[in-house]
Amino acid sequence: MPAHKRILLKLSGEALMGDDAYGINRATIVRMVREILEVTQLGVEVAVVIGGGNIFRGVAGGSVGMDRATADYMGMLATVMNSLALADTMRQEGMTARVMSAISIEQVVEPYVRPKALQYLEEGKVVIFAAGTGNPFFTTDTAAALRGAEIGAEIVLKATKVDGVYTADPKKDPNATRYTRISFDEAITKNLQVLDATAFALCRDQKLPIKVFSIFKPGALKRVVMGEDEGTLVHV
Ligand SMILES: Nc1ncnc2c1ncn2[C@@H]1O[C@H](COP(=O)(O)OP(=O)(O)OP(=O)(O)O)[C@@H](O)[C@H]1O
Ligand SMILES: O=c1ccn([C@@H]2O[C@H](COP(=O)(O)O)[C@@H](O)[C@H]2O)c(=O)[nH]1
Repeated sequence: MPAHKRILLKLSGEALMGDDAYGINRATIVRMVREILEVTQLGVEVAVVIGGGNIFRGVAGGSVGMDRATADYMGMLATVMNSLALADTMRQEGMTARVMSAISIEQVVEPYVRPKALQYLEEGKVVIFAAGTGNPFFTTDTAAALRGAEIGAEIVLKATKVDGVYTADPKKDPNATRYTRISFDEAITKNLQVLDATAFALCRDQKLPIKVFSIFKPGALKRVVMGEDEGTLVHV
């Protein structure tokens, strides 16, 4: 029996590159979709937020002198591209997915309308929330927390490049150790950067737990959904 009936899965945009330098690696996106398919076959309702780091991040544009809000809108559009690619790969793998955008681009994808999203989930469709929160100066982690709370997800699953929350960034500090569990208060106080602080605070306020785990580890998503020991649980 799965441990959760409805989940909000945050997929790393950057991980979509696979071994490529940029963009969407075909084998990687297919692998991710097949892992999601396995979970839907367990009867779990799945909503997805995908990042845009494989294409564009606002902070990168800002660092070379772009107007930050403009750069952030470019980042949000990058997440729309990833969402479309994800939905199309799902279609090829026999799944039904709907992309809903937080910014209005109705010729491309339908707008985010909460009751409609809930209806799709109840119908067993995968809902992909594109364009983050629709606002600059935020990230897709915060979008995942926001949409997760809105749709009544039982947990936010952050599938990322590391296998959990560490005492420090494990990519920079080889002595960092992984937590099995950590409270929101401790994660925020210690300024652990695996998620942005806004996302941590929103989930804490909404009592919405987060599980951080590796997007690269085969079977990890299913293990998390089955409530097995995997990654790090961030709890109230
Ligand atoms: N204390 C920490 N524990 C674990 N990871 C950390 C920590 N501090 C920083 N990180 C870094 O945070 C990164 C994950 O966050 P980030 O949101 O940047 O990536 P992402 O999931 O790939 O997102 P995106 O979808 O934006 O590409 C990890 O790759 C890791 O290097
Ligand atoms: O609510 C949001 C979400 C995202 N952005 C911009 O998009 C990029 C890509 O998202 P990541 O979470 O970094 O993958 C982000 O860097 C922002 O520039 C946004 O403005 N608002």
